[in-house]
Amino acid sequence: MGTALIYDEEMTKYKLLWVDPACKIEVPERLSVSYEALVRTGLSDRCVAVPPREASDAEILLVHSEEYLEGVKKTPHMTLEDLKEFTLQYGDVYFHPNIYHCAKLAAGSALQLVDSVMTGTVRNGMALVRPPGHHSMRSAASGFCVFNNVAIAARYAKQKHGAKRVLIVDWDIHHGQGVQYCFEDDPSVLYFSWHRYEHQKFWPNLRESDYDSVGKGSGAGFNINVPWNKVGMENSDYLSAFCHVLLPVAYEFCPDLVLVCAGFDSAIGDPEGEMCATPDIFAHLTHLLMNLAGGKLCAVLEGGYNLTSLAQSVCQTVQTLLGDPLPRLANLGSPCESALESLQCVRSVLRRYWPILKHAADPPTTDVGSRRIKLAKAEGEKAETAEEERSREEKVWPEPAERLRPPVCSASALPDDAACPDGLKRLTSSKDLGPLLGRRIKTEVAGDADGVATFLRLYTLIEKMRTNEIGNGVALVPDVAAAVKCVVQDLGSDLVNRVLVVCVGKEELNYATADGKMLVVQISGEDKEEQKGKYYIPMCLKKGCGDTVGFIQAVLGLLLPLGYEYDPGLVLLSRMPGSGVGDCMWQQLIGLLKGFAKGHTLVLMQTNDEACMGPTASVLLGHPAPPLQELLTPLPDDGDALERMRERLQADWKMLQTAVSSGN
Ligand SMILES: NCCCNCCCCCC(=O)CS
Ligand SMILES: [Zn+2]
Repeated sequence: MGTALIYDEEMTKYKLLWVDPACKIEVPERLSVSYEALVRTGLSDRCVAVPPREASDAEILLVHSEEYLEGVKKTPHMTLEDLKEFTLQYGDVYFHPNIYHCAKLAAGSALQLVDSVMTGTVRNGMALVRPPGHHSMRSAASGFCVFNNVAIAARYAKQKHGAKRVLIVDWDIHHGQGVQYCFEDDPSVLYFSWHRYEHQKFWPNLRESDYDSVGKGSGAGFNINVPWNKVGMENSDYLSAFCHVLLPVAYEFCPDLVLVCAGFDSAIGDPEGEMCATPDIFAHLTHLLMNLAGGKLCAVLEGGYNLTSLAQSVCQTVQTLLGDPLPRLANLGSPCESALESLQCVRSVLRRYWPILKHAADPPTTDVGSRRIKLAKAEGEKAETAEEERSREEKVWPEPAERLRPPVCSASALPDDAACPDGLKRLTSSKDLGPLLGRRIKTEVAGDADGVATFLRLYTLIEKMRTNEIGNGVALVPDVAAAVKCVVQDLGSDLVNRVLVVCVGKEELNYATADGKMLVVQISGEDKEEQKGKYYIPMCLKKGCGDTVGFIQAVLGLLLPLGYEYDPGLVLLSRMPGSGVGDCMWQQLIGLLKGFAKGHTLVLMQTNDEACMGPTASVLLGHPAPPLQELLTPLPDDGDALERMRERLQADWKMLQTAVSSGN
């Protein structure tokens, strides 16, 4: 199934007709440069072009009031003076004779996207629209927004397609207060937003944009605000918010549909956000959402005002929706203290609503609330003078790396008598091995003939991943532990400079991994009280790997952050016999691990584990992992162990932090 792209140049046909410093950044070129970048990179040709349509009155009235709609309906016939007059009743927005038409197309585009995804015509998609929507409220335009495109889409998905639970992720740098107001008492729509806040000093300067607005009534717990109280947030801060706040809750919420308020003013270079996250971060943010809701994801453009980072970020997002390998995130920093304070605050208010967060730390002792500037004093950020604007240094960042699809997406190395799942390219040792191998066989490792054959197959797979001839692969071997040992001790480390080894199930993995060439993470039911140093991390689930909730907690809260910080060149995932991990959880694990090492994942399974070959191959080939249903069962107490583990490890691994360092 493909990726929909919705765009129409009609939505570029309105602009600011008078002087208003607050609105001058919202220009038609935002849309045209984004689309042109998709055309130039060949990405638009790989998408399914879906035409926009005008949202009907009834659809707009799913969110907005009749009087508001009636008012907006009059704007096409207004004189310039009337338009100015009409605009004055709202804040930081402008009207134009053609904006009503474009606003209907923007909302209608979001609905077309929802139809295409919910009917299964496409797997996912993106709508390039303007005017944006997430600030507009039931009876008011705001922040360049006229109709709330994504809020209308969420209501429409429930009403027309019977969606039970809709997740809205708003990665725009502004708080989508319009979305929050729309769903704050609605437990069927989970709204997550991060936003520049600076203790209420940043627009829209709302008290209710802070972390303690968690929703109301039956909606309590279903509204998540992550305020950024400083500018300059980086990739590590964004990933920490996903791993330690959004994803655990999203997996427990188990949505039928994911809508993204895809604003890119959260990218580096944007005059509004003033953040430092690079465009390739959106490849990962998109990827991390793509295993939810069976992959049903609709991204709708919101903000984004630096035409260079906007276009790059849009391309990164669409390329991930298309299933291309993800870029490695170079030198990820550690989350800053301010971000950690925000994460700690929001986790502490959410833990009472979401068991998966129940072991989250108490709020920081420093009373964050006291720093919220009383609204009377905060007249919003002062208007920037022209020279101040020029003096704000021009941000530069590297062009995002190419993300080439390897000629072979997925390969298999199997014993001759094992069946090869459709779509996998079968490697056989004989014809695929280079002369290089002759010198490399270390028979004492490979042992008997069977071992040698296994060795040869694995080496071939890894070699072809290294040269990007192959994306990922799966090998069935007679003895998984021996195979892991052989790869790790003899292949992985000198072929690839960092190998992330993930072992599911119990097994003695007795390698010295002190040199950092390898990071071994083992998830099992075995309690390994001693911890073998920074590069061997045993995660013990008291109820074993069959406990999906504990497993997903460990994956999201430990494995993902570790993986991002380690940034491996290869991921080796082994499924020990008798691990007990459920198929859905196993598929989710593969889906998530594909985000590392440009997708070079090598899965090792025991020959008699053939039954798991199908589900494994499906995810390796790019199909979304089926949603986890089991999360609705009550939680065991592994969360405690996980928190203790995190406490112990975060000195070495900064991405595991979820709170300000205790010293503060
Ligand atoms: N009263 C002075 C405020 C000036 N800044 C307002 C900017 C609104 C931005 C809205 C936006 O980017 C939508 S994504
Ligand atoms: Zn914005």
